[in-house]
Amino acid sequence: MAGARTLNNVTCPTPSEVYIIKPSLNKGLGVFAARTLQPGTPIIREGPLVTILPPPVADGADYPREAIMSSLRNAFSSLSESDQSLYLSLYAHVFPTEQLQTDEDYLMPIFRSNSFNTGDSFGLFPKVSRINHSCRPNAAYFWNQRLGKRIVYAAREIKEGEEILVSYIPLLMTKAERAMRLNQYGFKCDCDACAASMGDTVVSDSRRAEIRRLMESLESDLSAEVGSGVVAKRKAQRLVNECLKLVSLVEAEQLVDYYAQAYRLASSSHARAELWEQGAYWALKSLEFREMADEFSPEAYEMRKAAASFTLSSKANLKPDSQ
Ligand SMILES: C[S@@+](CC[C@H](N)C(=O)[O-])C[C@H]1O[C@@H](n2cnc3c(N)ncnc32)[C@H](O)[C@@H]1O
Repeated sequence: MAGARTLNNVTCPTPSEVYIIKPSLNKGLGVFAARTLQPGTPIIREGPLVTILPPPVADGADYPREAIMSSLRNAFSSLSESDQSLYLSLYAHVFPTEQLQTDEDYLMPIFRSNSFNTGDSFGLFPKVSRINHSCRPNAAYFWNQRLGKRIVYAAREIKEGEEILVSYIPLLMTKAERAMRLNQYGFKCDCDACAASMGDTVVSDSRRAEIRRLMESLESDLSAEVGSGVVAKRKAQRLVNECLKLVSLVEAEQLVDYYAQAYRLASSSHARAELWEQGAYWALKSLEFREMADEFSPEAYEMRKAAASFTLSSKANLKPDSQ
């Protein structure tokens, strides 16, 4: 096990033409675009190096450290020597109270700093875990159960040389709330959103609060039964207006992780108001983002179905003389 941790400080060019791993200012290593990437470009598809099943835990209690350590020791010892070195080369956030001397002491901090949920278990993904955080990310990632891989893709255009950034936390929070969450990961975020001027921060905080409020109320309003009559029509129009406001706020704040949901709500509100053509338009916009993540996901299927059905309704509504 000895000596592998020095790898943490070296530049690691990869054979991939999509990205390169190299130092990022004040953030250790990071992942950078090796060429300009268009939205939807897959960046990394990676299976876990190690997975462990979380031990049973009582509601609200901490995970039993010894049980996790034992799983980690077993998983680690079954790795090849080069995979053990790879594991030990990963970044570890160490608490001031932790005294780490041997490589084995690092197993837990490394796993804690880099692991992701993989459905029932937690996994370590050496490439994906080199990606740094931004509160205004340009890439998105998710666990694909079908492929057994973690997938990272460009959510907007990423220029050659630009750092690829994902979000580690939900983003509908103010800067101060995000800072508290990220403190648990042991760093102070200096992304575009967090390094903005006081005036821009006030604007961004209020936009995120409004996006959150609108998403919660629209999810509930749009799942309620459709009524009939003048009141229902007026409500449908109000929901359309609120969804359009939501879309413009999410886009202004460039919160790519929330585009698909905002477009889905816009589609559903337009359909409720029987504005079928616009309903299909927003369903297709949502589908674009769902397909980037996983073209076979239930969410992608739902949007494909909605787009087809709203397009049919829109055609059925056309009177012969308007064709
Ligand atoms: C999962 S690792 C990411 C890769 C890491 N930079 C490395 O060298 O392997 C997470 C750690 O990277 C650093 N980091 C990630 N995003 C950051 C950001 N926006 N600002 C400062 N540090 C960041 C923090 O030290 C954090 O605990």
